[in-house]
Amino acid sequence: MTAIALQCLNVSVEFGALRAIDDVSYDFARGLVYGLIGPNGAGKTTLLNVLAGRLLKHKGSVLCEGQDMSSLAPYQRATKGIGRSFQITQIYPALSVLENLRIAAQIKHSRFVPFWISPRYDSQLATDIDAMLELTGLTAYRDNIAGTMSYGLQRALELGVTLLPGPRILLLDEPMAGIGHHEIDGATRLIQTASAGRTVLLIEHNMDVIMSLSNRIVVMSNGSIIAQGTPDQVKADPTVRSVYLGEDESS
Ligand SMILES: Nc1ncnc2c1ncn2[C@@H]1O[C@H](COP(=O)(O)OP(=O)(O)OP(=O)(O)O)[C@@H](O)[C@H]1O
Repeated sequence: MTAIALQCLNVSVEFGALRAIDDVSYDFARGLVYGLIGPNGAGKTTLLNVLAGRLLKHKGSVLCEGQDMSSLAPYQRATKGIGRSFQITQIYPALSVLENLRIAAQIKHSRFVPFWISPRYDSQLATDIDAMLELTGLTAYRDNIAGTMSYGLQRALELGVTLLPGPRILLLDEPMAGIGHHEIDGATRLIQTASAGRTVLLIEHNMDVIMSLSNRIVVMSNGSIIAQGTPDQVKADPTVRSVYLGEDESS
């Protein structure tokens, strides 16, 4: 197995006259957490969309564990081990926590055994769901209707839904967006737990959170990667300070 989990090779994206991604090449090593930062409009979500297969009209290539997957749709990339969560929560709000997780668990297993046939399958499903309820801290909320819960719990559920198919690579787009201050520590711990043994690309505007969770920081501006390194290296980089972190220095 290659040590590189995900690779962008000369990726460019244009929206009309706007070049949202400008010839980006980058290797994401297996098992590391990458924090993607940069000013609004830098191209972070667009890059995640390219990697997840939601934006197929791009130049250059995307490789997953050495295989070119540039033309694969999101569901095909999911079968290659790529999981994606969104800025805006993508759960079924009218269904219970359990029902949301059950749907995700069925996606994991349905390729192998029709779910209405095998009792063993059903018990495997239940085991997976129970483990995910435990991991996400949602056991006590299993019968709650998802859309009635706090935003922090909904984000935890969304992460559970993303994790249930067993992705080796996680693309997380602002997993803290909209959650209350009191829920940030819990959400940070959950992402840390979910990241173990996985390659993670994380977009997050909370600098303390992203610096504490990431092994590497990749800084984007105007569609390009302008710096990368460990959190300490990036914090000390003068270009980054003037382009991005400088905005926070006064605060
Ligand atoms: N579907 C689209 N059509 C046209 N322009 C788009 C589209 N998606 C993104 N853009 C533009 O591409 C640029 C990069 O957007 P992107 O959302 O990737 O930035 P970002 O770094 O994720 O920003 P933010 O931190 O605000 O989410 C922006 O100028 C944005 O307006």
